[in-house]
Amino acid sequence: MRTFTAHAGLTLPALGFGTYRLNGTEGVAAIERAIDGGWTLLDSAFNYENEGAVGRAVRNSGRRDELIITSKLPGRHHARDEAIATIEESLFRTGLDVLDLYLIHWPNPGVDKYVEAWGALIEARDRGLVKAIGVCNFEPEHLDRLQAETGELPQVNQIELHPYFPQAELLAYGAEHGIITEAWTPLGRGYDLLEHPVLTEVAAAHDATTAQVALAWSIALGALPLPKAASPERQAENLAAADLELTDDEVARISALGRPDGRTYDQDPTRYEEF
Ligand SMILES: NC(=O)C1=CN([C@@H]2O[C@H](COP(=O)(O)OP(=O)(O)OC[C@H]3O[C@@H](n4cnc5c(N)ncnc54)[C@H](OP(=O)(O)O)[C@@H]3O)[C@@H](O)[C@H]2O)C=CC1
Ligand SMILES: O=C(O)C(=O)[C@@H](O)[C@H](O)C(=O)CO
Repeated sequence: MRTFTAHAGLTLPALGFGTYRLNGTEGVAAIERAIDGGWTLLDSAFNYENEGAVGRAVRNSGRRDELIITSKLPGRHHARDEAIATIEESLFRTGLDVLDLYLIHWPNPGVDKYVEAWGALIEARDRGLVKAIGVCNFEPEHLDRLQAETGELPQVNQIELHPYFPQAELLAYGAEHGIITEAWTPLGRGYDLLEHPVLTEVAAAHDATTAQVALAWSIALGALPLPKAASPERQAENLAAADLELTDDEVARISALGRPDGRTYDQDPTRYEEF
């Protein structure tokens, strides 16, 4: 399987498993199925209220060492002391000794504490609470500030990215600076994207599904997709997208579906804030 490597050596598989809305006992079962099916990169967040479910599934799997567990710092805890306590709480909730990747969930530029939060993540990494650190939803201006004020760039930037919103500028920034771009909502949350005629045509040409085409397109662009799926059938279907190779022309036709207002919801991180 293709891998992505960041500037400080973090290496991730071609795609990862989204866990938003996989909660409770059913969530544990779905995440265990994903691990059994071969997913190794799991994406969670303090705000998903499922770090406990993720941790339970990881411990049940008996395969902790093969897995890369991600969580995220919420916007309400960007102040240094709160950020450190929140990361420690993520560890308590998962029941794990260390998290593999920890991200700032949203920059919340109106609050203007994301540089302080980044300093806390650096400290947590240096203390061994987490192995690697990154951000989500950061625009070039936010990343430039981290570099200027702390001298360190994230290894990962997790952003909304799918055929309706291809994020060419941020992908180029990531490639130039050795930041792995992860794609959230890579299936457009399962809405109309998966019925678009271009995806349907490309899928037919490869005897694949439109979900697989959307994921293979993301990987071809250099963005690591994080699809969420509850059933083992869809989990297996999505993982198999790692083996699907699209032609340059197919990639270009899918990228052409992008539009400035292509975000699934109104969540432009320069204005939208989440706590
Ligand atoms: N950092 C951030 O700010 C954000 C991060 N994320 C992360 O990204 C992950 C993925 O994003 P998410 O918003 O969940 O949306 P996705 O684009 O992954 O879509 C998930 C939806 O697609 C359906 N689906 C999954 N596989 C298939 C398939 N093969 N065919 C048809 N439908 C399918 C799922 O249904 P079902 O589950 O019923 O199978 C679900 O309804 C999240 O789980 C989270 O980890 C998401 C949003 C923001
Ligand atoms: O899923 C996430 O990581 C989020 O940040 C969510 O808030 C997501 O953006 C959403 O579903 C908002 O309605």
